Amino acid sequence: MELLPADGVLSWVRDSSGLVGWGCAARLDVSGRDRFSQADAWWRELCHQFEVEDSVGLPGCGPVAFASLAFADEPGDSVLIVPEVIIGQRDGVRWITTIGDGSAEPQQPEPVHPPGTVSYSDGQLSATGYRQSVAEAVRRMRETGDLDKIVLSHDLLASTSEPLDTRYLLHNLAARYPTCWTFAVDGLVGATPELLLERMGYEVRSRVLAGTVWPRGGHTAEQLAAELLASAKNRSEHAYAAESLAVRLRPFCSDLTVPDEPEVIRLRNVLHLATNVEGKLSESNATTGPATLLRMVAAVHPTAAVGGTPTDDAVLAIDELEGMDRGRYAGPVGWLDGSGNGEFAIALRCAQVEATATPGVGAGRGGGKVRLFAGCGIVPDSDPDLEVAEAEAKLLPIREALEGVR
Ligand SMILES: C=C(O[C@H]1C=CC=C(C(=O)O)[C@@H]1O)C(=O)O
Repeated sequence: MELLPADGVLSWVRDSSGLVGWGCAARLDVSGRDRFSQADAWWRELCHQFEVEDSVGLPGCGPVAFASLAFADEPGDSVLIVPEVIIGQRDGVRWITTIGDGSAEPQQPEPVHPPGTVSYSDGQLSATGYRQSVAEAVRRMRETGDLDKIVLSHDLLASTSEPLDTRYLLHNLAARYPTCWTFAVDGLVGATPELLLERMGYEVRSRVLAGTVWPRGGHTAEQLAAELLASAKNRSEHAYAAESLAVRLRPFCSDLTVPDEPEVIRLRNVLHLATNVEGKLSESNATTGPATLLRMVAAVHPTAAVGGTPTDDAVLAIDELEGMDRGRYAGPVGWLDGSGNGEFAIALRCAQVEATATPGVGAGRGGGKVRLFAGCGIVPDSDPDLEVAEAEAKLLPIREALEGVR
């Protein structure tokens, strides 16, 4: 960690595999409905310009773009960053990639700084406002039946007494959530358990999550898992999400396996229903065009794990009922290489760093500011109080990472 720069670190790490990078060899800022196709065209064009020397030959070797795309068409900014230096590890092999003339400065070790005292305040949508939005969504769903599911979220602001060091968050998240994907792209930092889409050659994979319980005193993890599997409300929330992914991924595939029954994954803060989807891409595809990873990500985003069912109505209702800008929370986040491989997660359990330090406060540099997000799938029989509690449980990973809870 000390060898990574305190500012501008890029990360995609799970267990002992992943990529970290720094510096900026190229960057694309893009927004709007066409953000995926613009990003796809930009990356493919850029890849034609690179002359690559790669003696390792694993996915993630050679030039890589880290990407984080906005949840909504409007507003929201998306970004792709090609670092100057990338350190990778996969299947026990480690490598380093440098882009440019190879003269990127080696980093001087810099100690990782804790952020001091953390204080919280309401974001654009307070917990009370969130409860009201959920209650309103439930009322509409019961009265009109227009929506089957909607995912509503809210935010929370955290201020730190000392400057914010992204590496501190990354270290704590990766230590406590090793099975999640710990990411950082342009100030969006988190540890998400949900894999939107991975492409390795002709193989694709996704892990759809929806349906949640969280630890309660006196209940073992086995009891909670059994409760989750037996809950009709959670099963319906999950089925919408799994179906939304499968329906939109299937046209790209010659073969797609979607298990009939979800399984349960256990994290420290929550348990989720999960469906692991696997597919093989068609070699040529007249319906979809070339199955580039970004094209497929555009097709499947937003799944009903973060949008709802039907998708377009749910996205409109999210805008109205949340009344806040999600930014890149709940959008696709991940990386792509020049051979078409890559991994995208859904940016959950994350925070947007709004300032690493406030200039001119006291004698020093003052503290930082981050905006945390969490949301829940709402169906007609959702209970607003329980959804508020569920969102609180989903905020824990970032809160505890900030606070340095061991
Ligand atoms: C929208 C979030 O979680 C999604 C992913 C897993 C389970 C979910 C749920 O049970 O509501 C959500 O669909 C979030 O963490 O902010």
